[in-house]
Amino acid sequence: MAQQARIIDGKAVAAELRAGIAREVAALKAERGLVPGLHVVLVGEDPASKVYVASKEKLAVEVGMNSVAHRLPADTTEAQLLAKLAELNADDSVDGILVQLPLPKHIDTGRIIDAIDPAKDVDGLHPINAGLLAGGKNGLVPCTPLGSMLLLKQALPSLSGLEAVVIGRSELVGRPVAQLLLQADCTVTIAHSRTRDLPAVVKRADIVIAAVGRPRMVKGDWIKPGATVIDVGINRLPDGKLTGDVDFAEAVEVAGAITPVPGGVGPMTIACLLKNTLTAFHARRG
Ligand SMILES: Nc1nc(=O)c2c([nH]1)NC[C@@H]1CN(c3ccc(C(=O)N[C@@H](CCC(=O)O)C(=O)O)cc3)C=[N+]21
Repeated sequence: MAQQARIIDGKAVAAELRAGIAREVAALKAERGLVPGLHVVLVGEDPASKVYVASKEKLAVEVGMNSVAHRLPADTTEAQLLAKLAELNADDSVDGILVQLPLPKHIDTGRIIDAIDPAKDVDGLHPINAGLLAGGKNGLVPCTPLGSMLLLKQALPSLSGLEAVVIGRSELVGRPVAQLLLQADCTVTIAHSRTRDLPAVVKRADIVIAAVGRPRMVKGDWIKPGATVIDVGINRLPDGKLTGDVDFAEAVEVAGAITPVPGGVGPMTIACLLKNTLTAFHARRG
């Protein structure tokens, strides 16, 4: 039997990334008396969202940023949320704005994202940032795709010419990660729910990015031996355990390197949010 895959330690890579950010934040404070500000807006009481926002807040404080969570009631109107964003857009001390998704159904998510100043859009979801990314000229890049690429580079020194298959075409992950892979000179395929013979498509890939949100959908025998597998899925099973979109137990026997869930892409997403806040700080305030 072939050797087991190398397990890419997202938790460790994320901790290292945050340590570098903390050093930069400390230097900014010492040299210029300035503190980057990250503002997270949470509407309503979704329990998972509350946990994520608390975690973002804690890690932003840990790197020395000014971290503010705006917790708004579930019946907040679209107009009230737009007013909050206008206030944050106008405040020079606010470097990053993130509106936690999903929003309650009575609020039009697209209209809210459009209202965030693209220069403060640390989620990288504003159409201006998505458009820049599609043109190969990066503004602020979505956190999960950015974190996935950093993990990929841990496993592979050069991506040039490799076959990459992205499973999933979401605005949040699939599309932007495909753009980043293209920028890295991969040959990129975006597969989705209508793709014919998905296992055969995945089997071609030197790099598999699984971002579908279906627990353990990608089987071990879909993976080309030695391939690098980045599992973006974070699915909560009925027993409360987290699992990815890849059947890890099977895939680890075939892949060359693989990210676990938890401890893979998830921690990188938050670290990249902090990285984007620093990027936004420098782009706006020099
Ligand atoms: N505007 C917006 N931007 C987001 O980036 C965003 C969002 N809304 N809404 C929800 C999703 C989800 N998300 C996660 C981030 C980190 C972990 C993470 O660190 N997970 C840990 C496990 C945490 C646990 O045990 O529950 C891990 O994978 O190791 C998970 C999920 C960001 N999201």
